[in-house]
Amino acid sequence: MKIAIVGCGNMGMAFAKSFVQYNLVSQDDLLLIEKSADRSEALRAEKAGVVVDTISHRVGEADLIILSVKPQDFNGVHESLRGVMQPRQVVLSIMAGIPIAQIQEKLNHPLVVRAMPNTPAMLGMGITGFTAAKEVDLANLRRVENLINATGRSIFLEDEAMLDAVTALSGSGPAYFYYVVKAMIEAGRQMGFDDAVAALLVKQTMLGSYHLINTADKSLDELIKAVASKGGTTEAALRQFEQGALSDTLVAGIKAAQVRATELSKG
Ligand SMILES: NC(=O)C1=CN([C@@H]2O[C@H](COP(=O)(O)OP(=O)(O)OC[C@H]3O[C@@H](n4cnc5c(N)ncnc54)[C@H](OP(=O)(O)O)[C@@H]3O)[C@@H](O)[C@H]2O)C=CC1
Ligand SMILES: O=C(O)[C@@H]1CCC=N1
Repeated sequence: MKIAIVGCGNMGMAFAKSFVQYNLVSQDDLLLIEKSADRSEALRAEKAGVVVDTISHRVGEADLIILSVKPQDFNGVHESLRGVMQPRQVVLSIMAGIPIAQIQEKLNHPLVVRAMPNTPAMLGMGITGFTAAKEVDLANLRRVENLINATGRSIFLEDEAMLDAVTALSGSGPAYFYYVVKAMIEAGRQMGFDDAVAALLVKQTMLGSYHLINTADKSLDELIKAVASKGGTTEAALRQFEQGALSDTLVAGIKAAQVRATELSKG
């Protein structure tokens, strides 16, 4: 299989490295098209594939073309792609917000799969929601799914509209997690710990708590209750969170991300 990746920033590079790591493609068969000189240099140092800076006829040799430029940059690539694409090629877009129909129209090409991964893909621990145009047959869909699974787990969604919700929940999700971790470390700092000690306390707490979600056979409310002793410290914190409507704010923020994903389709 030959693969071309258009835009090798955070996500394009994560995909490239995962494919090579799992021997799903050889480095010679992986064409990495990256505009940024710094990024290109990093990609060459990683020996992740053949690095070039512009879209050329070589893209036409790929079986799969992955679109991993920012949604706003799609307008800058679709015309060059149109000129070199072959009818048999499958396109996998991971661009937030841009619907399959729009990609099909701009590329004049029916075979489009749309996916939304997240950055833990860099460790093979991502989660990707994906869906496909009806023109993509099962064999091609399976091939794409196998590649996505090199970056972690995946879930196929019949309804493309739900991809904007995936974007808001798990696509952007790592940033919400880091935001909470960062606030907890800041609290530790304000209470007198140095950064390293505060980070150790918080990171190990998050790691252990995550594993309890999966192993403790308790609901999230039960897990909270098991920590929050009556009249104790946790209750004092949770009361403050409720007063600040923290839970509602998080839900509202995630919904704002979904709205933004929909806006991105409008350019
Ligand atoms: N980051 C994330 O957590 C996730 C991102 N996504 C989606 O993945 C896509 C990429 O995101 P991300 O990797 O973070 O973005 P990055 O900005 O890190 O990577 C995109 C890269 O594409 C390059 N580029 C822009 N135009 C061209 C072009 N014409 N030819 C070749 N390269 C080009 C950019 O260069 P330059 O910087 O010079 O413009 C940049 O290096 C986005 O559409 C995003 O919605 C999906 C899931 C998660
Ligand atoms: O913030 C963004 O637009 C992209 C999509 C999901 C994560 N990062």
